[in-house]
Amino acid sequence: MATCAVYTTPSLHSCSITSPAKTSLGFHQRQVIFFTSRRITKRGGRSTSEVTCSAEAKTVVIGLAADSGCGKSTFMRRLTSVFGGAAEPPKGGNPDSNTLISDTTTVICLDDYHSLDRTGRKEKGVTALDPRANNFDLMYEQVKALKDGVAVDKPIYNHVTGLLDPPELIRPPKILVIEGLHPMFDPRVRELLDFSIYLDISDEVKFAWKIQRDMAERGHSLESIKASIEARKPDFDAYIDPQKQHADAVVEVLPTQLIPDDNEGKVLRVRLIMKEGLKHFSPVYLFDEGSTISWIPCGRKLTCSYPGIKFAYAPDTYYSNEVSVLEMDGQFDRLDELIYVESHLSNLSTKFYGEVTQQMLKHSDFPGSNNGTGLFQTIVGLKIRDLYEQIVAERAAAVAEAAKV
Ligand SMILES: Nc1ncnc2c1ncn2[C@@H]1O[C@H](COP(=O)(O)OP(=O)(O)OP(=O)(O)O)[C@@H](O)[C@H]1O
Ligand SMILES: O=C(CO)[C@H](O)[C@H](O)COP(=O)(O)O
Repeated sequence: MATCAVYTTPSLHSCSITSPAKTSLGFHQRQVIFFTSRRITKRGGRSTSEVTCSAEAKTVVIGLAADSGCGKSTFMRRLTSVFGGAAEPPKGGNPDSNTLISDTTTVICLDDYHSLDRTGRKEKGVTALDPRANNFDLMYEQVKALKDGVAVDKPIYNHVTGLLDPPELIRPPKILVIEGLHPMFDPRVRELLDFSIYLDISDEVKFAWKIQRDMAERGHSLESIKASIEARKPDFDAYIDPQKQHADAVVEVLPTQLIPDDNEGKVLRVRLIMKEGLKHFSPVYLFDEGSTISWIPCGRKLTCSYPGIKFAYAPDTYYSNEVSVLEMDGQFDRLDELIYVESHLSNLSTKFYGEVTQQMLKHSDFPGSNNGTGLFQTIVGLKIRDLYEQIVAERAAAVAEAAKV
């Protein structure tokens, strides 16, 4: 905590700080920061506030990209659980809001930036994946404002009616997650992200999940599911898939290699691709950092039924970036035994021994809890908590330094 002079702007839902430090051009550096208490004084006809400011306030922004039905909501539930507290839609707001708010996080769905509603897209013959159906200028302005601590009136795309509803007020949270089809598409928005994730679900697996959800839970026919996937494919390949080259972490979900010619799609091979050299993120590793490892943990400590479990870890390159890849093929029989695997992984950013296993057991009913999708989503959630804490600590140090000056 530090004391700073602040000039408030009544029209904004925040205050802007004028730090005593000057840039090389002689301008005062300005940064928007929240305050926890304030004392108003008059100086030269101008109101000046002495505030105690919290460096925690500036919003950390996370991007999560994936096609529809690829596990974004499940991932978000795992992430918000890492921070504690349940995520709920804005109280008293539109019942069809896509936003989820918890104490620490606000998750906004980028479908809310569709510029064309369902009828508009049909008339123009474009899909929701086409950039022409989305307002990237507004997305950029609003994500930037939230990052700077300024509340916004965000539109709502109503998935029930297919219409654009009146906007909802979004206040700047500690962590803002923007999830949807295009968080890394527009370079201006991409630049605002403190960390980005891409869920890369192979066509075979995507199809199996879609059938499971849209046929079993939503009453769609097999033909209509196939037709919808086919219709989206060209735009998916053109506008969504290329975003993975920009992601800091990619969770790749593929059919198993443990069952020859498997076409059931139940057993999965999942790869966590982690960028090297990032400031606030150090990749997880198995046994020995930088080595190439293949590990079959089935034996005395881990119960495995057919086809077993295989882990792999190796350095690699991904779209010309240096990465580390952790891979799990197969599924757990007993989730409590995951502690054995957890104890062989390093750089997990857990706060206590067994935290990964605890998180996985807590949400054992979520899809993917018995395989690498759940495990790697949980690990990425813990890494994001760590990244957030590092950024907050850094800002606190900077505020303390500025106060000394
Ligand atoms: N890890 C997983 N393992 C198995 N099935 C999964 C997994 N993740 C998601 N699914 C399946 O996919 C469906 C969609 O998951 P989820 O709602 O998390 O995706 P989404 O990307 O948020 O979808 P949408 O954008 O359409 O709302 C789930 O109901 C489930 O059937
Ligand atoms: O790809 C999607 C992202 O979730 C949806 O298809 C898009 O948002 C359009 O929604 P709807 O089909 O409800 O009109």
